[in-house]
Amino acid sequence: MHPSPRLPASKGQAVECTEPAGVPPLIDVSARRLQDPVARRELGDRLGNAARTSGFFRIKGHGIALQTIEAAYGAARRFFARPDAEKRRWYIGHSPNHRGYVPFTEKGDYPDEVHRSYEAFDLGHDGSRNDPGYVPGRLLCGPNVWPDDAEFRKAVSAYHDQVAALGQDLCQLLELHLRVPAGAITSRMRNPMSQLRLLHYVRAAGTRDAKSVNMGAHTDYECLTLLHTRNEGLQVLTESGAWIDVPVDPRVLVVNIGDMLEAWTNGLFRSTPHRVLNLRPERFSMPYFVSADYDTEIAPLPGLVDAGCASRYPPFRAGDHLERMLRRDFPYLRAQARSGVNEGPVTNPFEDRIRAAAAAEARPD
Ligand SMILES: O=C(O)CCC(=O)C(=O)O
Ligand SMILES: [Fe+2]
Repeated sequence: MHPSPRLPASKGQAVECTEPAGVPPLIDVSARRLQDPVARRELGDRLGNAARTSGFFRIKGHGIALQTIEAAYGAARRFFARPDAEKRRWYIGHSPNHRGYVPFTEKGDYPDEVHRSYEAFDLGHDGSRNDPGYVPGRLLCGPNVWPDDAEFRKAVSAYHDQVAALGQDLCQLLELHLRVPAGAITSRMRNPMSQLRLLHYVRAAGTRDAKSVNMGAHTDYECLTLLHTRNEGLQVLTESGAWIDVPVDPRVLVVNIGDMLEAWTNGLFRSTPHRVLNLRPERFSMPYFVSADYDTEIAPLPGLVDAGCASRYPPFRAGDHLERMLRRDFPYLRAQARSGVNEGPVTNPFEDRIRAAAAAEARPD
């Protein structure tokens, strides 16, 4: 951990429940709606301290109505229940900007996905080709793809818009904690590549081990992820290298730090590995990934490198990191890339912790 004198200590801050070690702390964020700057900074410090240790926390009092969340799940359930051939009318590979249906067969390159079996629907800010910042051919900017179900669009947009606003607010609170100027991070989120995923996991037929991995261990590539899940199965890798179950509560959103924010904070915040097990036959979740703008040069913020901490991360462009990682995750993008340069297997430098934990697990005692 950094010896950073200008930041509040990361120990001894209130977490509002006592749970087994390693379980991401539960933090009430209702004060985010207050104007009082002291209350907002205190809340920012609570979130920031969790971001610095676990890299994961859970929030309650976030203000998104359960009804809005349930309506989005209802839309997802209806869509995923349609026949495969119908769903493929909105196949993500048909979209120029990576929006739409991700079938079970769109399998990423993960060594631990023993029984991988999930489908998804990916969307984001429903941009127009006339938006400032829209560049044809760039992934994740531009309009969404919508199924022929008006209720789907209504329910999913309503949830998207609220979780996107909440994500911005949490990033502002983290700016307060970091003691960086307001907007140091959030002013670089004007045309973001942020995405909402509707996820539907189905335990593959013939899966004998219900603790096998469905979604493989990974970090998230963006700044912050706000996840709602209805079902158990999510696990996080603790600082000591143990996999811990994240409890499920419908009133709670699970939040984690992603690669961009780890680098931006010079490693002060932790992009924490996580994975999903096949604990139940069927599982739904909805992660929202808060990203920086495509052209953002992510380099450690000046305030976080001058306090006795050298810069630990070479600068990178947000869009390059995200597009590179999506090529690992999506065969249709790999196929497109093959017609150009072949870059070989894609690894993520932020996932070294996963490789270290796997190596420790494999070592005889
Ligand atoms: O489904 C979940 O609980 C987690 C999903 C996830 O980690 C992801 O999509 O990046
Ligand atoms: Fe994730």
